[in-house]
Amino acid sequence: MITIALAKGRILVDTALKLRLGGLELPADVEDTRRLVVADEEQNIRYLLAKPVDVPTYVEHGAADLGIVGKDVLYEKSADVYELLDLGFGMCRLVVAGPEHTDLSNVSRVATKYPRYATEYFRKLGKQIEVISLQGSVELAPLIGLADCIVDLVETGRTLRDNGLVVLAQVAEVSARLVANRRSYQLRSTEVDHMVSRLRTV
Ligand SMILES: Nc1ncnc2c1ncn2[C@@H]1O[C@H](COP(=O)(O)OP(=O)(O)OP(=O)(O)O)[C@@H](O)[C@H]1O
Ligand SMILES: O=P(O)(O)OC[C@H]1O[C@H](OP(=O)(O)OP(=O)(O)O)[C@H](O)[C@@H]1O
Repeated sequence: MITIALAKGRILVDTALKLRLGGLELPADVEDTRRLVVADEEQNIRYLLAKPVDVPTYVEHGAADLGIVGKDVLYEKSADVYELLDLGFGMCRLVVAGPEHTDLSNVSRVATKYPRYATEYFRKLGKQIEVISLQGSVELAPLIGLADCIVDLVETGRTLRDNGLVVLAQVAEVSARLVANRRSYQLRSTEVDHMVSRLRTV
């Protein structure tokens, strides 16, 4: 049996679609069940429904052989896993955003859910910043003077627009990735390769 950790939430519907298009028989209720482990007995696959930020942890520790999660989470967690495939959905951008005309060379406080990305981005610009760590609604921080700007995901741009903020710079492009545990990649290479080729052709 091979175990795959899937990120619950925003990317789960597209993840299930991709797996089904790849010929995998996911249980019909996978997108809205409260069960955290769902099995496909026929194909000998077990799916773990995990919080996105925890998917790299399950894979790194071998609790799952494979995982599907956004590149943003993967990079931020710097998990020791193999990244096998860009799955081509969950597309968005990680950006620096703030009030129009913000001068990035004058920024000192940056609000974000992504401290690693933010610190590294500004370090490359030669700037040391103070990270204000938030868990959501990050756009609020520059509006009320908690931070000079934010590092956050943008998809349609609506959240920025509705809050009078603009993209100041792009940090990274984000999409869902297939990752593998390092040992599983070696010891279960037939099953892993099979999964990669199923998902690659979709
Ligand atoms: N517009 C978007 N905003 C946020 N994440 C997006 C967007 N588009 C795609 N994604 C992907 O979806 C993932 C976030 O999913 P989701 O919002 O369900 O997780 P979360 O932030 O952990 O949520 P929560 O904290 O509410 O459980 C991101 O890691 C990213 O890879
Ligand atoms: O460009 P848009 O299409 O507006 O999408 C971007 C917004 O979506 C995400 O927030 P989410 O809805 O996950 O809520 P959160 O702020 O609580 O993380 C992200 O953090 C942005 O705030």
